[in-house]
Amino acid sequence: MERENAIDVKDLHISYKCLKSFSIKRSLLQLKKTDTEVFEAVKGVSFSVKKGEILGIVGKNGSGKSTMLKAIAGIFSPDEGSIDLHGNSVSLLSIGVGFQKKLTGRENILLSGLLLGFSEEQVRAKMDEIINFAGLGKFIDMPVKTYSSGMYSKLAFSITAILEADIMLIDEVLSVGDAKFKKKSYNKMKELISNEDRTVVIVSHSSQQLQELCTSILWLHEGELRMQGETKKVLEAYEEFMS
Ligand SMILES: Nc1ncnc2c1ncn2[C@@H]1O[C@H](COP(=O)(O)OP(=O)(O)OP(=O)(O)O)[C@@H](O)[C@H]1O
Repeated sequence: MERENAIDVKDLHISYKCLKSFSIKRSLLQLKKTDTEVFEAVKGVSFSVKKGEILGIVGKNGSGKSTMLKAIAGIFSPDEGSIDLHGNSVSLLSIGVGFQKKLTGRENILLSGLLLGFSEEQVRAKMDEIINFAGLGKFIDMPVKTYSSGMYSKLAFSITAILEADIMLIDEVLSVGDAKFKKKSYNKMKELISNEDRTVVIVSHSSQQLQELCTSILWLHEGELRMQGETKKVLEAYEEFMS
């Protein structure tokens, strides 16, 4: 039986509005609305992901991968087009998104869980498991601003991995952390992925990891969809293009 779609993206356009670069003096004296320019980072991308699929997204730096992931997570709203998650819960696992720096790790677990759509009771029930997996020791009760980037991503990974949303979006996070945590998180990822009802989208620059984990690959090039299809085929075409 054909599996249903978990994600439908249709004709997605996302732009950033940036200030034109002027001298600081001129910017302060003459800042007008006309001094902004629009940069289109995602230009009319359409694709679907079936429930249980593990989709990898590749593309050179600045091709719009993270922007698209943030739109699927609901952090950005599209300028044009639509994203339909068919009622599935979604979590974005990415370095540097979402934590309140002044709050402790423990407080951020609760906050992130609520933002992901879980109830306070559900998050509290999983709190010890998340703290254990993150393995941050006494730092769990320190403000997140005192964390190293590796500690930060350990906490981020643990929250999304243990709370288990229907759709997991993973942005490069597997490449950080110390060797021990990297191995642990990779194994946890494999375990999560093996649940055939969970849909996963992974952005990574590691073809080896994508080859091992993904059922299909989407290649973004300068904001446009260049190719989508079978993992080996798309990765080979992408690697050839990049070499
Ligand atoms: N906050 C922002 N303001 C303006 N432009 C931005 C902003 N964030 C990203 N961009 C631009 O949008 C484009 C796409 O960026 P994005 O981070 O989505 O690319 P990426 O494919 O994830 O890149 P990388 O592989 O380097 O992480 C880039 O040209 C980038 O300069």
